Amino acid sequence: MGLRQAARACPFCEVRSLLGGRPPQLQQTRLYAQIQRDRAARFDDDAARRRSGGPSRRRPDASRPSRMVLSDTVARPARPSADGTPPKKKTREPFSHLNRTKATGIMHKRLDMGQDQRQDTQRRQPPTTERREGDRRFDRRRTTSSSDSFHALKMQKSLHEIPYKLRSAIKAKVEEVDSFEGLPLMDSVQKAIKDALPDLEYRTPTPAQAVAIPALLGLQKQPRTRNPTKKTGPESYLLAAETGSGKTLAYLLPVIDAIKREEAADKEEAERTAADDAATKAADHTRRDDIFDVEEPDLNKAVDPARPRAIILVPSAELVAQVGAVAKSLSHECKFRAAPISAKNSATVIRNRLFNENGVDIVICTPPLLASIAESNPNILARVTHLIVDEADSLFDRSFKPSTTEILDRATPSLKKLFLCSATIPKYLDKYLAEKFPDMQRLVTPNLHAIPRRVALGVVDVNKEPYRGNKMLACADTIWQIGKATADYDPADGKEAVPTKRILVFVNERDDTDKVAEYLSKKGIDAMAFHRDTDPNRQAKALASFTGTEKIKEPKDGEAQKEAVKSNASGTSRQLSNTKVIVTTDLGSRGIDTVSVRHVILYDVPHTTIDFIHRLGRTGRMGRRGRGIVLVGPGDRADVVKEVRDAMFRGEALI
Ligand SMILES: Nc1ncnc2c1ncn2[C@@H]1O[C@H](COP(=O)(O)OP(=O)(O)OP(=O)(O)O)[C@@H](O)[C@H]1O
Repeated sequence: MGLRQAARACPFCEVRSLLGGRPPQLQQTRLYAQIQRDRAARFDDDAARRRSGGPSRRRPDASRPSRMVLSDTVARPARPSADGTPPKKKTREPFSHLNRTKATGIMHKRLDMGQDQRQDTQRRQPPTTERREGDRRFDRRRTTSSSDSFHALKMQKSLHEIPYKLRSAIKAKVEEVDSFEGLPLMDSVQKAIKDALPDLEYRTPTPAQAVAIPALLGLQKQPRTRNPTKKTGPESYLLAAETGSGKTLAYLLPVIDAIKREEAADKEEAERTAADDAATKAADHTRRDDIFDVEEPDLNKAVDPARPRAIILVPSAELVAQVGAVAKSLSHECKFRAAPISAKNSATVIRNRLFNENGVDIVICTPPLLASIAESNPNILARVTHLIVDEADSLFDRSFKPSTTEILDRATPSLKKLFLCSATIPKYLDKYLAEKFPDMQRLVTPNLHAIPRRVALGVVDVNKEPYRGNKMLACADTIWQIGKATADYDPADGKEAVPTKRILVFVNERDDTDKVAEYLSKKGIDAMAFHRDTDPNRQAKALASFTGTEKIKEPKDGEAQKEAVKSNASGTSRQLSNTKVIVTTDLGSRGIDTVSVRHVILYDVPHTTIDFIHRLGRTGRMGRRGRGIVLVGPGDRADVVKEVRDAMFRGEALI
């Protein structure tokens, strides 16, 4: 008996072959070792025969290659059998999907299939555990957007994700409102819109206005609450719309409309009361009707303090002035009194504006200042029916939250409508609002958290030549290139004047504003630092040219080439005279309507996507085109910049 026969005859080996395993005892025996050697020798022998062209000893007629030789036919289809019938399909095995040259198979088919078709197939097949798991994986694949690839942005985890379903629901509402005339605003308010938007031939509401104005006017049904009897407090709304989308008018128009209606109702009521009094007097026969019929003045009656009907809270004095200017432009046509007050105003100015004898309808203020005024004059918030919190993400963050909530609590007894608006909804704000105002109606425009495609983003690698890590040099050089670009573009004969360029440079740290502005000035650029301690007059003057409130004297025809770059008398240094630059921090990025800004330079890579949105939002406002330039230096997050750029290119939200 040969060794193999002996092994086969062994009952232990019989069991092994049945179980498909290898008996551990046998592994150690010399017999088993001999079998292994024998088998290896046969394989070698076979391989040698095949190489020399001879038949295999083991399987002389075998058409399949040995397992030890790599097959070169994996890509070829299986041959038909001798009788011409196509080869039978192999049943699916664990590794049957390997070695394929085409992406065919169940996954591929599923990706091609439409949703409905997939549902049909599911209905036909009984749901097995395996298939359900596969479907779940497939569904995850389809529902996750390409923003899943934004790993660096996800790390920042600052913005709340708004479902696209909610955005598309709003789209339908936006399409319904195609003109201001279609909105049930009072005639005087309709006329005032022309004063607020004087440069426009056709005035159509922006998506933010189309969605917010009807809601604030009470034209939309309030969503049903689970327990309507429990619902207390004012109607609350959150308008989340991209930067430069006209949020200021979106809340101002309905607020003014409500004030005018209340005023009209009050007047009617006063007239009715006066008529009733006159009738009572006439009916009173005991009354004297001689010269002594004069009412005694009530000496105890306190002078009525400022009791506005609406409060608008904004985070900075610059925004107080800006919103105040819009309110003033509206007040020419429909008469109302707005009092913009900020810490930059003197105590006398504040007192005159708030407590004047004609009263005040709207107060525009920062929360800390109003909270301190309300502490000494609690009546100031006694009649407020509308409370607007502009830039809500700032006003509910750590620094402003205590004063904002204090005003909110004081105003709540008389409050009818609470309106928050913001261009970004951070997670902390979403969480806070969900807890505090569970019934709040959220009005979200379709492009929220996305930087519009009309804003292009360029990247300057400061680590490369010629800057070698010198960011200030890179910044100055970029500004010079922007300033000179128009001079190159304009015809040499100077037919077109060089428009003055306004460039905003954003830094992360306040101390850097002065340093960078100083360096730029040395390089012949008209630059100014803008922070809380800047002289208010200088600040207001500089901002006016950026917000379009001041008309800049453009150079005359024929001076184009000469004007863009000037040399001083000695010719040693050059001045870029057609460009104005403001170097600022986040202070300049919140709400300021810098309509005339075409270029924004991000000197530092912003810390969060929120900062990216607000800073780049200073350009490309209200359908205009703009350009952002990020300086990526040593230690800056180039990966974040790349992802922001990708998202901007695809028009996706930065989350
Ligand atoms: N319906 C409209 N048509 C054309 N321009 C408009 C319209 N509404 C507002 N604007 C203009 O759009 C510009 C931006 O408006 P606004 O400052 O209210 O934007 P915003 O949404 O508050 O921006 P941010 O989020 O940066 O504060 C303003 O110059 C304003 O005059």
